[in-house]
Amino acid sequence: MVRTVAVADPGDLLAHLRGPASYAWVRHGEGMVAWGEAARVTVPPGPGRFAWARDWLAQTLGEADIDDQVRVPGSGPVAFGSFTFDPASPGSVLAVPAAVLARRGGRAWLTTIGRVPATLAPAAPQPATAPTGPVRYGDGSLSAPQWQHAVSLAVERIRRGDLKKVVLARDLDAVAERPIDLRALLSRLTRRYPACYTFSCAGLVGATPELLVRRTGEAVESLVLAGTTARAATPAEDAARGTALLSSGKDRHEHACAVDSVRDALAPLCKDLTVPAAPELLKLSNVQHLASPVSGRLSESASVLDVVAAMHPTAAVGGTPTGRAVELIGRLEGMDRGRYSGPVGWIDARGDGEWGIALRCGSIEGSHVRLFAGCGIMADSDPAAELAEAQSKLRVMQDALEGR
Ligand SMILES: C=C(O[C@@H]1C=C(C(=O)O)C=C[C@H]1O)C(=O)O
Repeated sequence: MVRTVAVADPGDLLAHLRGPASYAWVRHGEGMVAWGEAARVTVPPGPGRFAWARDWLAQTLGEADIDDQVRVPGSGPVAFGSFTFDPASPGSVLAVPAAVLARRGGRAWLTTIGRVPATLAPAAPQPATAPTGPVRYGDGSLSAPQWQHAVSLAVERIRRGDLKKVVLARDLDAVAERPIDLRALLSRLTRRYPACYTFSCAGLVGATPELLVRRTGEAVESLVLAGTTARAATPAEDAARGTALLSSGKDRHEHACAVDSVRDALAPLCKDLTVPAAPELLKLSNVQHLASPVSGRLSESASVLDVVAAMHPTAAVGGTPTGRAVELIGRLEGMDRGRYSGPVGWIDARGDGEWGIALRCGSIEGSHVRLFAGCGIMADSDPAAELAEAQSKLRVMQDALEGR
């Protein structure tokens, strides 16, 4: 039995998380947190994995007896999911939590499955600053100089005309002195990055600024990001950096590749699609990005997972053209990205949902975390500047792990 009831404003959503299986999708204090597992499945690798996931969900939820008193996107049963970047890699997960607490637009609701009581027990108190121990870091598959060398090889390939853009990522191993306190980590991410989607799904945790797709009925929205510069210490310098980013030929071209990939993926599914003529600036506390909000209306009914299947991987995380870029990523990065840069989000029984691209994130196992960050490489990329950019993206998780 699945039951959704309206509840009074729960305050801080994250403060309600409990238990080892904790799921979250929170932005500007809205979204959902969830705990427990009524069902969970490892999605088999392969090109049809999104369709497989959609069908598994239809079957799993199709058998449920649903009493939904709220009836909005995200009410009723919900599944959280996280997919690997590479369709051939194992580790994609879909889970239906036993309890989901959500808030959007002044309404809050609680969904429970099975024997979990359909009332909200008082949240367990959370220490204001959960203590963290020191964190030790080690290189992942490539050291910083090796990664810079990989960037220069990619630049050569692009200059030869083999491809236009490739996104190269690196990983970093972090070991904390104590097991990671997930709730405290998520709280720090939401505090520092309120405009990002702070997510937690089966051990993958982060705060991504990039919305792959939100589907609400026939409406779809996406926020395309590509092109990055650092924040500066003074407002004047910061504004100057932003202006320089907006007028940088290299970054505008890099951004256009990402926008084109989203347009090409969405156009066949949509009866109308609005793509801004020029990007705007998105300022986060670590970096500023070029951003293009894209919106459209689906021409035929398609679940959010069908739209995700058509979009992934966009050129924000793969490159242009996609096939050549993905092949070069496999050759130069020397690692399996796992679920980093794959789709992460939630879907309800109507097929509505929100999926981000899993950036600024880490994969947690006990006190070990594997962190990732990448950058779009173009013909005129400077390897040292790309390394600095990757490092400022890694800082998101490093700061949260270290208690900042
Ligand atoms: C690949 C990442 O970010 C992507 C790459 C960007 C860039 O190169 O400018 C900007 C935003 C993201 O689309 C990452 O954060 O790991």
